[in-house]
Amino acid sequence: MNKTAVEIHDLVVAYNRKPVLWNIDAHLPAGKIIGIIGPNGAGKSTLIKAMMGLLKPASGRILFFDKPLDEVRERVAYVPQRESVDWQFPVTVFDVVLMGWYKKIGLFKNPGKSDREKAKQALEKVDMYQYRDRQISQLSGGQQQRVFIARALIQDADIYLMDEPFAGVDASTEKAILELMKEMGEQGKTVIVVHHDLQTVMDFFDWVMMLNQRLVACGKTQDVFIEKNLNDTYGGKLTLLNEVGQILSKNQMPQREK
Ligand SMILES: Nc1ncnc2c1ncn2[C@@H]1O[C@H](COP(=O)(O)OP(=O)(O)OP(=O)(O)O)[C@@H](O)[C@H]1O
Repeated sequence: MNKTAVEIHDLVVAYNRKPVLWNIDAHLPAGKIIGIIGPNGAGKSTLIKAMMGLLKPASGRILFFDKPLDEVRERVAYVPQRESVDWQFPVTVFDVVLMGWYKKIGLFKNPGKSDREKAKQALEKVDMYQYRDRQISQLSGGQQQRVFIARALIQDADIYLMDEPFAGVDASTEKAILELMKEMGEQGKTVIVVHHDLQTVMDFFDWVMMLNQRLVACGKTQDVFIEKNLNDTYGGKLTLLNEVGQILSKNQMPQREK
């Protein structure tokens, strides 16, 4: 199966008329775990927000399974950056997850027993069911991240957009999120993840989109995650140049077929 999950055509996104993303053209395949990487300010979050319809592009269009977002909204779920969420909002863990379900069934339907069961299962998947009655403000950063992932999981979407799910989480949460992502990929879901840690790119992602206001490269990780593209993406700003040598020598190791 080589279906395209997301097509981005000639996308330009601007804040106050100043473009931060220029002429982005990319095709993202279905059923893959896809990383979006690039330096601070590259426009990664802006791209995700434009994909989710939270920002209106200056020009261009984005299609999900050949259709605009409005026609396929329930097939697309979003996990925002943790810092962008008001964690002081007085709501329990269980209700945060259930809210993800209201998005799917409609806000004005009362959740029934089976809806609650779904919320329970989603929380169990991220190992957070025991915290169901806790206020979200009383969770650690990694726990908050898990709850937000459960909130997206309950939507049973086909495409998941995640903005830095690994930021500030401990090793066990990182492992849990990664396993979940791989499981989602195996189920044919497309998982698109804004990511910062270059060291883990090759282990985490089948496909990678390298961005610095313009698209530098987009393709299978073993094909595009190469020195030239890393230099073009991070330029002189790459304080990680030493790391790049190590990363690339790892990349020359035999890769499993993806
Ligand atoms: N609401 C906004 N108003 C004006 N400019 C913005 C706004 N949000 C982001 N920007 C600018 O747009 C550019 C891209 O920001 P964006 O947050 O998309 O980058 P990013 O690649 O996600 O960065 P980071 O890795 O630091 O999270 C930056 O120069 C940023 O300052």
